[in-house]
Amino acid sequence: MLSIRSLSKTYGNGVRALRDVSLEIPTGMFGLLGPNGAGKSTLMRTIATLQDPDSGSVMLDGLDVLADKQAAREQLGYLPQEFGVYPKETALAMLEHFAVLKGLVNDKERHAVVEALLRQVNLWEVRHHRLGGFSGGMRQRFGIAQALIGDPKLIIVDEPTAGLDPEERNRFLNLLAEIGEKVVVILSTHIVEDVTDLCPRMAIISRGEVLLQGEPLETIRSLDGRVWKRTIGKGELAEYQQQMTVLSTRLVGGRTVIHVLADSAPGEGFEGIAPDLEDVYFGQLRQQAA
Ligand SMILES: Nc1ncnc2c1ncn2[C@@H]1O[C@H](COP(=O)(O)OP(=O)(O)OP(=O)(O)O)[C@@H](O)[C@H]1O
Repeated sequence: MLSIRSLSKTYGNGVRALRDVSLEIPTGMFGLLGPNGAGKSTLMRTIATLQDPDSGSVMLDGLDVLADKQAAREQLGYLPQEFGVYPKETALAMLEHFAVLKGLVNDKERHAVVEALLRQVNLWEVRHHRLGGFSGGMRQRFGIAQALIGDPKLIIVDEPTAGLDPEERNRFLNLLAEIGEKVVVILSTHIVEDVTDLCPRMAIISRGEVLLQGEPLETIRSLDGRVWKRTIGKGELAEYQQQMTVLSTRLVGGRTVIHVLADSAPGEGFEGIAPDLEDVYFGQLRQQAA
């Protein structure tokens, strides 16, 4: 269990990236959902002991992460948003290198771990290929392999699916789901479907604040009977936005479809629909902006 208490961080330029952030994160996949600039990476880097907050604490199963960074690092796997690799190295050589850095100095033991990991992420067949030739999805799976070295209790994955095609994304999420059965995995993302598909628990964060945390299905249920849909004409959006709580607008076949939050039908032509996590997400962001 990871317990985050009252983390705050203001950067030198005055940006308040974290405001009194508290989260309880049990074993399993935990989705941290928020728009660009919400503070997700700041939070991930803080938990990963790469930067200090101004105040607050992070406890991992009784270990004070911020006070005992070295011990925390031994239990931690991190896939950062920008994961650089040496393009001319092969997957095998690079992972061996990471494993040495993680302290696996016994050759035989290390070779066995590296092989098992490359098999787990389905890159064993291409282990002699250079990383520079890997697709985005392959690179992310390689990133997960290096994060898994040393059997970490906590794995932090920062926006891993951006830029992956649907098949690669699926493959990657399946891999994370398998890992999430045994350890704490924090998945930071601005893609709502990543959380819907994968995470039994989640939090929504925006402008450095936690707006909501809980089970996605439960939060969706709280909107039952309150989300309405309508296709509107070009140029009508501003009017609807003035009169109603418009949660989201989507283009469907070139036409604008809006979702509106209201306790009863907000007007003619509206159809009640089953809410989804995107409605919860946009609803929370709207509420914060209001
Ligand atoms: N080193 C820094 N110095 C100053 N401001 C920063 C720094 N790092 C991040 N910020 C600012 O802090 C806020 C939170 O950024 P952060 O990268 O944590 O958000 P994010 O949710 O990860 O967003 P993104 O998805 O765009 O990476 C943003 O306004 C960002 O511009």
